[in-house]
Amino acid sequence: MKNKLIMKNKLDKKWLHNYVNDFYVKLAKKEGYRARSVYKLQEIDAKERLIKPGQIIVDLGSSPGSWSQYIRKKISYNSKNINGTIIALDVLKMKPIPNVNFILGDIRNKCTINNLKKILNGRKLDLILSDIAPNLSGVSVVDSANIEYIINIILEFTQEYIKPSGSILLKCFYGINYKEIFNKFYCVFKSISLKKPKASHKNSSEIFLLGKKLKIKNLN
Ligand SMILES: C[S@@+](CC[C@H](N)C(=O)[O-])C[C@H]1O[C@@H](n2cnc3c(N)ncnc32)[C@H](O)[C@@H]1O
Repeated sequence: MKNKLIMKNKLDKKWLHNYVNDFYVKLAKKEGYRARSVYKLQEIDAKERLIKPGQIIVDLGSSPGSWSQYIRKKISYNSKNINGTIIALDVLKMKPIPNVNFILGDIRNKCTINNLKKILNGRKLDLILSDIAPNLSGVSVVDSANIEYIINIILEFTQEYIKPSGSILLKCFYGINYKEIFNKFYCVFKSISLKKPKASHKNSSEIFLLGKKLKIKNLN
């Protein structure tokens, strides 16, 4: 027991040391972003030109808020106003960001999706971003099932609420049944690709799936 505690303390210290010295953590602090993950979105966006003024964008798994900060910056036309709509959603609270509509809720709950639909008020989305990373239980079968369940909810929502010209960038993980998810993407989108931005740790199983333009018509 004592040995385990010493080992855990050592690992915690190593993690803290790596975190504090991480290039992207330092850069995020310098540039006023709430998380280093902003640089994953920035890299993909720079290449794919996903975020444009005038768009209606949803940021799923938004807290602490760096992706929403970045989107806001990209579609703002002065310090106070933006040209477009940003809806952020997370099961954890998020410190407010001007012009960003925030929904506090679990994506797995129907009422959360209903709140999202209320804000959309009949409009369709240009861009769906999901950086959702569920808390892991450590039991891989349970964790994979949960991740797949969330991804399926997002895909269902996407098919109903995205414009035919819209795109989705979705965080996925190796190890889950990701071939099946890839196949679903293939059925829904005209163009699909995998992205592993530099800011994503090499030893992390995360990978981003990008889908562009609907192959099939919206469900409604
Ligand atoms: C990696 S963080 C997102 C970081 C964010 N993109 C940023 O730049 O600040 C993943 C987020 O997913 C959220 N999340 C996990 N499961 C969720 C669920 N079922 N519904 C909504 N959000 C969820 C977590 O609360 C966490 O804030």
